[in-house]
Amino acid sequence: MGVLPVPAGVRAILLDVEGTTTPIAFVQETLFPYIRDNVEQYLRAHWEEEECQRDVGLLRQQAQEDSGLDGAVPIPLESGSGDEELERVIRAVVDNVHWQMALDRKTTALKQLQGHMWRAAYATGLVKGEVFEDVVPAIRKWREAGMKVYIYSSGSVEAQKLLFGYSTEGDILELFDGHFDTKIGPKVESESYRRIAATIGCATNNILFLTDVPREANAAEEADTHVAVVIRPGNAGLTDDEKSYYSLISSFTELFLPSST
Ligand SMILES: CSCCC(=O)C(=O)COP(=O)(O)O
Ligand SMILES: [Mg+2]
Repeated sequence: MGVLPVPAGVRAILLDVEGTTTPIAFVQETLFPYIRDNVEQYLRAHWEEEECQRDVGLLRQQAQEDSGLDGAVPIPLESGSGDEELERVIRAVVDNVHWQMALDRKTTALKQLQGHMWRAAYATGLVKGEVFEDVVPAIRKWREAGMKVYIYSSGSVEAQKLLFGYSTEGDILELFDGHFDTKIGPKVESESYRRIAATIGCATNNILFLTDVPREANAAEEADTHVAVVIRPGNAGLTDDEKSYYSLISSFTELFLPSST
């Protein structure tokens, strides 16, 4: 087991979810299939609700922005009433969601809808949020040492709170000082990390970001945030250059907090 000293000056640890706190397999083989299989039925059941209409509005806006992309699926406005018209629009939303998910897109529109859909899956006990076994004990130690701990995921804040609120370890939301999603900006843009630091009230170099994705690590580093890349079972492999460039950990227990930080 390796040891990675937390750099001096770090006051907050910012955690990615998929591939960092949580197995990619849980997201890809449980959470995402639930959306693919249930989106049509969900839209029919909730169509008249304000929240569902907001979600569809966001997806429609995103579809307009995506109109130049290969295979993009437009979402028409409902023109008039009648079952056939409703059917046409719902079909387009379903196809759009399936298209975005096939590309594993991280748009705020898709992520908002997913977060709302997972509510029922977690609340009924059909799904429990998976976290690697080292996650909870390590975060408890960091917090005891005075470290703040935040989540930054492409999954919506609501989806994050469901995952950790209904987790295999019970409700562990108390472990986090706050949550960020793509509303603060994409994880592959350095400006997002500057905004997070400003929101938390610290400098970017007071933050250590843990992620499985080198492009995200690169963006954070560009903003002068400390980073470590997390290697977990099922994560995408790293190139030799990435392996030698980044600090790597395979368990949160490998982070060592010198008393001077
Ligand atoms: C936390 S909700 C489920 C995960 C998800 O939808 C997702 O896109 C994960 O992205 P991450 O930024 O956590 O790798
Ligand atoms: Mg990730």
